[in-house]
Amino acid sequence: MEKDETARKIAAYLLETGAVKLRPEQPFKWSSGWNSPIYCDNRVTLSHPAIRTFIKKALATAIKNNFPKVEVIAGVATAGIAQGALVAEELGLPFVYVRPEPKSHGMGNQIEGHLEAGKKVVMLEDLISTGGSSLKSAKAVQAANAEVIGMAAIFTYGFAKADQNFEEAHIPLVTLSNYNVLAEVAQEKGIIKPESFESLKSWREAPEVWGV
Ligand SMILES: O=P(O)(O)OC[C@H]1O[C@H](OP(=O)(O)OP(=O)(O)O)[C@H](O)[C@@H]1O
Ligand SMILES: O=C(O)c1cc(=O)[nH]c(=O)[nH]1
Repeated sequence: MEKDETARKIAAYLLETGAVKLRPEQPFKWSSGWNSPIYCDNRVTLSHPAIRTFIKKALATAIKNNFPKVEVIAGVATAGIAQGALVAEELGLPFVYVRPEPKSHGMGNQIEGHLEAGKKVVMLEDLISTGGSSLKSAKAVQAANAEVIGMAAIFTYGFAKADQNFEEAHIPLVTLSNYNVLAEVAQEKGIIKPESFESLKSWREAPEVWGV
């Protein structure tokens, strides 16, 4: 399947399953602290077997094509754990997952599972807003002396800030779908009301300060 076709298909799935929510009147708080009129909950796709399989296979193909030397898949906790495990299974590769912080009891691990030093790792994230969470996890993998050769995610908002963060970290990012495609598909299907489009437009122009 062509890349554009995959991006449109995933956008349609996210809209059909209700994974995408618009709430301009009561903004969502994102993990970065930004306010947003939109929330995309990729976790919902895990509850739909056919969609889950489609996404798993698309991620596996994107990783094989872009990072053919991959030796380990690392899921970014928590939303990247299930998806990462599915993809690792599809590719027949070892899997670990990375917590935002080391655990405060038990083994005190930040990286769960066995990660050998020197291994080539592809990080698996569900969604990129600023890239802060995924790049923080990537740093933990690098601190464990493994090599992060790339990041794969289902969806990105495509913010310049995220592009800059990935560039500075020297970690290539590959995503299956994105905000622009989602907005296009939603418009075609008549899913987004004109008044919501107005909120989305003003938010896209300055997401850091929108709703503050
Ligand atoms: O690119 P960023 O600005 O870091 O935002 C994206 C992150 O936010 C969400 O995770 P959340 O913090 O909600 O935690 P969860 O995965 O545990 O649900 C999402 O799953 C990404 O990890
Ligand atoms: O930035 C976030 O926290 C975030 C945004 C979004 O649309 N979906 C999500 O799961 N997290």
